Formats: sequence, structure tokens, C-alpha cells
Amino acid sequence: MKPLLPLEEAQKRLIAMAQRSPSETIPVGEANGRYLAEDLIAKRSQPAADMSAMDGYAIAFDDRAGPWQLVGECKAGSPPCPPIQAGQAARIFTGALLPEGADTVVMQENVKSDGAKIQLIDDPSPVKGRHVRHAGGDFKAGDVALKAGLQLNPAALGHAVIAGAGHLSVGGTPKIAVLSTGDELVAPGDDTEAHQIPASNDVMIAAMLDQLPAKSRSISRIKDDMDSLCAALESAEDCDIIVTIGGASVGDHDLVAPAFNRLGGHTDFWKIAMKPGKPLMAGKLGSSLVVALPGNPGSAFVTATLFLVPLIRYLAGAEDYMPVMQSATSSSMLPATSQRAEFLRAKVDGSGITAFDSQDSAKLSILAAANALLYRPAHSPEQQKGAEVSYIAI
Ligand SMILES: Nc1nc2c(c(=O)[nH]1)N[C@H]1C(S)=C(S)[C@@H](COP(=O)(O)OP(=O)(O)OC[C@H]3O[C@@H](n4cnc5c(N)ncnc54)[C@H](O)[C@@H]3O)O[C@H]1N2
Ligand code: MOO
Repeated sequence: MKPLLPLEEAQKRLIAMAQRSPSETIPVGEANGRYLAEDLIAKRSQPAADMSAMDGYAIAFDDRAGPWQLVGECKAGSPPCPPIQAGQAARIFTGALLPEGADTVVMQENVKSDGAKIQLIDDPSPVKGRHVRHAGGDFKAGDVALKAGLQLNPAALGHAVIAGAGHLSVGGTPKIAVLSTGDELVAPGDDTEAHQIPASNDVMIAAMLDQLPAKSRSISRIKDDMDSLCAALESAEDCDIIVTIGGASVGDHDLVAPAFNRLGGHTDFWKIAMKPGKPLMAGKLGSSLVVALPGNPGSAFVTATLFLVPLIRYLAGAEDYMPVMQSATSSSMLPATSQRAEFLRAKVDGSGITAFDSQDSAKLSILAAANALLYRPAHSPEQQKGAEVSYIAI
């Protein structure tokens, strides 16, 4: 029997087949979730000049004892107010530029005013530079504000805008077709006979793709019939990725590989040393990458997490496209693994990680109750309770 392809090698081979989608320039307000295509260089410094962090009075520290004669008012959105001299203070508000001659702000709660005369109320004595945000204290013009390959989230978008960006150069949104096969599949919510099953994977995989910068369409519930399957595959050849679900194994009605071959597809790999997910297949059909996920829901989810999602992130321009591994202590003994790496549906919390007793890849109840995939590399020895193990949060 042909040995199974090691997991990491298969993951590398899939990425090696891929080409990143062309980048585009879009308004910053439309870039949430996209990957930055090039380093974003700050066009401005923040703050652009020294400004007040409080509502109060701008003074010179050397003149800290006061009292001061009130001259001028500095507010946010106005050019700097006139310089102050020794013995003078300027009324100032949060976000306003400091007038020349001032280097410190006293909060209004710490003074009393008597007409145009301002005086400290006892302590605290002013501290030099207190309540002043200095020019460039956040970042300076020319700094790298955001690194290429970063996924833009609300905070990063805020940073991009304050750094002066109105538009951003971002990776593309790969086009994906998700095609499910099986005579037993029925639409969500429809009545089922005993030989039928709701097409749960279609919705599950589509929901995983919804969280990514991708344009996906569903071609659901293709019959187990060569002509129908070939026609469905051909109709998706405009896509960067064609994802098939089910029919990936070796049964007489597992027609994904035969249909793919009939259309002249090139198989790069099939059958991975992993559990679940062994029947995963990947290749090329014309210019489309084809990722054939196994039909069992647990297997489809795990292979989508380890192969499909990283592939989409890569095409869309991500720097870090692989799943993030975290670690936790195992709450139970874990048996040795074979040549297949294992991804156990598990629950992780502050006290450790617990794999569910049953790991049947057809059981959605376990998958839905899990918040982690506990990773056991191939050929791992038995691990005792309390051992440090890796997991992917889901
Ligand atoms: N002789 C062998 N049999 C099997 C092997 C093997 O190596 N030798 N591998 C097993 C493994 S591992 C898996 S995983 C399954 C995967 O097979 P397929 O990809 O061909 O999947 P199907 O047979 O089409 O379906 C399996 C199971 O999942 C249900 N399914 C399929 N699509 C959907 C969907 N869109 N939504 C919900 N459920 C779906 C389907 O009804 C089946 O119950 O093969 C083993 N067999
Ligand atoms: O490996 Mo299959 O993907 O166990 O159920």
C-alpha cells in the first residue's frame, strides 16, 4: 500500500501550487478583514505637534509656582494660540496645540481662577511635561505604521487613517466555488427519509469562508453521476479554488477523482497521514486549484481548517496564513499515535484541554461542542495526564 503523505508536506505542497491574487487599492473604510499588500508608511506624525491631554491651563514648568495671568484660549481644531511669557498661562482644552513658551498643563481641577488670575490649589505641584502629548509620541511620519500581510481589523484601520491613509493597497479576494456531491443530500430544513441527510457541510464550509476575504458561491447537492459532476466542475472553472465536499474516498460512487480526471485535472496529492481527513485530495483543473474535502463533517471541518482556510488566506495576501497552535495541559492520558497525525475534537478552558471520548468523524454533536482541535503529531508516544499538548482554537 502506498504510504500516506505526511501532513506538513501536504500543506506545503498545496501552498506551492498557489499564486497570490493580484492586489488592489480600495478605500480604507472598505478594507476590514483584508490583508495589507504592502507596508503602510505613516504620512504624518501623531501627534503632529505637542498637544494637551487635559482640559486646564498651559504653563511653563519653570514658572510652576504661579499665580498666572490668563492670556488666550487654545482649543482643539484651532492653530496654536499666541505664545505665553513668564507669569502667564493660557486656557487650554484636550486635543489643543500647546502655545509656544508652554511645556506643561495643569488640570483645571487643580487651580482656582479669580477673574484673569489663575492660582494653584495647594498640591499637586506641576510635573514637567505632565498632561502633554508630545509630537510624534505615538508614531512619526515615515514610520512603518502597519506591516504587509497583516489582516486589517478595526484597530488597524483606525491606525491607518490616523497615519494619513485614505486608500489601502490590499490583497485580492479569491473566487471560490463550493460544490457538494451525494445522492443522499437534501436542502437545509427539508424533510428527510432514512436514506437521506441534510447537506450540513455546505452551510458549515460556507460559514468558514464567510469570515475570510473571499467571494464564494455554492453549487450544492450534485448527484453521484459522472456527467452531472463534470458539468458542475466545468461550471466552476472561472474560480481560483474549487472546493468539493464528499465523494473523495474509494467507493464506487465516490466520483470526484474520476470526474476530475475525465476533465483532464492534475492530481498533486491524495490521501494524507491524518485523522480525520485521510481522503483529502488536491490538484489543478485548468487554472483552478481543486481541494476535495472528505464528506464526513468532522473530516471536512478539520481539512478545511488545515488546508482550505490557510490556502485562501495565502491567496488573499496573508503573511501568517497557517493555523495558530496554542498549548494547554491535557486533562487525560492520550494514547500513542500511528503514522496519522490526529486532530481530536476537544474542550479547552483554564483547567486544561479534554478530548471527547468518541472521535467519530461523522458526529457533529462533538464538533459543535468543541472549541479546540487537540493536535497529536504522527508517531507520538503515549502522553500522561498533565502533559503539555498543542491545539488549534476553533
Ligand atoms: N474502503 C474505504 N472506505 C473509506 C475510506 C477508506 O480509506 N477506505 N475512508 C473513509 C474516510 S476516512 C472518510 S472521511 C470517508 C470520506 O469519504 P467521502 O469523501 O467519499 O465522503 P462520502 O462517502 O461522500 O460521505 C461520507 C459521509 O459524509 C456524509 N456527507 C457527505 N457530504 C455531506 C454534506 N455535504 N453534508 C453533510 N454530510 C455529508 C455522507 O452522507 C456520508 O455519511 O470515507 C471513508 N470510507
Ligand atoms: O479520516 Mo476520515 O476523514 O476519518 O473520517
